[in-house]
Amino acid sequence: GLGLSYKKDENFGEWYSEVVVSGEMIEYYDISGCYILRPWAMSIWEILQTFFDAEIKKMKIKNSYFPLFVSPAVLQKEKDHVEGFAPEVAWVTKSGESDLEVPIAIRPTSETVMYPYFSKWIRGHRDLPLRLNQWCNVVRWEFSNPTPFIRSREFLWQEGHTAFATKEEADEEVLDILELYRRIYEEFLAVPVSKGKKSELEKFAGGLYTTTVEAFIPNTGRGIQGATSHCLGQNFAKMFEINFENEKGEKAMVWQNSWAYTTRTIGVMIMTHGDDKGLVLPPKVATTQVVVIPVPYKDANTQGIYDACAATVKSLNESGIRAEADFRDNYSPGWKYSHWEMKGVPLRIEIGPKDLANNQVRAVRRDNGAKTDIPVANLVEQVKGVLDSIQQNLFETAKQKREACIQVVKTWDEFTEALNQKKLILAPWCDEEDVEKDVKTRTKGEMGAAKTLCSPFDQPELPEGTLCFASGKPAKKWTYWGRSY
Ligand SMILES: O=C(C[C@H]1NCCC[C@H]1O)Cn1cnc2c(c1=O)CCCC2
Ligand SMILES: [Mg+2]
Repeated sequence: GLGLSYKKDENFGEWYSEVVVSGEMIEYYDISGCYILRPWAMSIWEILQTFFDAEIKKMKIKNSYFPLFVSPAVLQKEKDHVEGFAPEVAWVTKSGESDLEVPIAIRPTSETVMYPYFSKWIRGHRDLPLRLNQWCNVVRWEFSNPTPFIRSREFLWQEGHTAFATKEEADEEVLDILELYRRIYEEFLAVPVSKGKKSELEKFAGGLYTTTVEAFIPNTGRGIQGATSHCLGQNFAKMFEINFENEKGEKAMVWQNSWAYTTRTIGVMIMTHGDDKGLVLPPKVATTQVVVIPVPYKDANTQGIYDACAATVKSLNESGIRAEADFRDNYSPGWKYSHWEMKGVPLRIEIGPKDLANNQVRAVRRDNGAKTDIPVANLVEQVKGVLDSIQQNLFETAKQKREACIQVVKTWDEFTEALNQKKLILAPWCDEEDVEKDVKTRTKGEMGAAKTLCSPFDQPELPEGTLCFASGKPAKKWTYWGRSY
């Protein structure tokens, strides 16, 4: 079909909206902020889910499923976190023609759904740790510009909710889960992220502290929260009376965590790797890693070419590579090349009369267009090698692009300059909330204000006497700042 009508570097927003549809990942829906996830997207979600589900099962975390509906009394129990978000909560008020006695909320997250039962189930220290996860959808009636995968009114996620006898156990799990989120981004989606801690202002208000993996979109110069792992402390235990009798027979409150990643992961991957020919899928998450295309020439042994394509797919599939052939005879090879490039298939294999005669195939990489002839004899191991190098190349390229955007600043003027140049800013900060609020106020505008993205665990050296870029007070830590999604 036709190529994209927008260029990534010229009209990023329009390019993105078009590429998710042209790549057959998304179909727009008649309710604003809601999108259809087509198989080309769903299969990526399933690949990530398979990895993450297996990993949490190794950690003895069990899947469960709690109701979609939340009673208002329970939802309002956690005051400060719901108050801030109240406009985002969607409510069921009718069934058929009749009004419900009491409106029922649709879960925007499940702390208040689950924790009354945590309170019921946790009695003694032998009931701990209690570690549950659920794979589900949540609804948040957002009003800021809806964007497929990135910000939608309904999205898929996993939400983990765990309870421990000690803070040490909770602290450890927070970081174990955060490492899984880093692996999802860096090892599967080939997207570089920074692990760090959210500021008091940006953290989950209901919790004790929030850790995050932060990504960055060079085209828009915006940071984006990739996934979060919160330590809730004993805040929810106090509210929901989640106590246990410890080994000394004393009544104690549990220490809790909650953590999530969402279908936003797919959008970040698309924004990072996509180009003007369409999607570019990292092999690890590509639904189809290799597409095999017959290139018949007049009547030169067409059947032989088709058989070679089928044999190629067969031997690739048998070695665990996700391959498929495109035998449709109502499309030309050229049309098929553009079609599968639009869908982002990492490697294309062409087989024409010459390839057949030389007992080889022509492999074309989606990431850099490189063409190589591969003898059929060592097809599998060479294809595996090329797929690995595509995965690595996508990650390295994204890492270099991201690093080129990082700007270290020491003064306010350098900060505002870097902001206007769409940089990911690394600045020394006094860690005072009023200063953070002041930066937000001073940078307000139609592009959105600058905010802290995270304070990276991996802190550069902070020389004695370094001053905060915004307040001039003694700096306490290096922090990433920028505009965000
Ligand atoms: O959802 C969380 C915290 C936590 N929820 C569970 C998974 C991890 C983490 O996201 C924060 N949060 C965000 N958004 C909303 C709420 C909310 O609590 C509640 C009201 C509606 C909007
Ligand atoms: Mg929100």
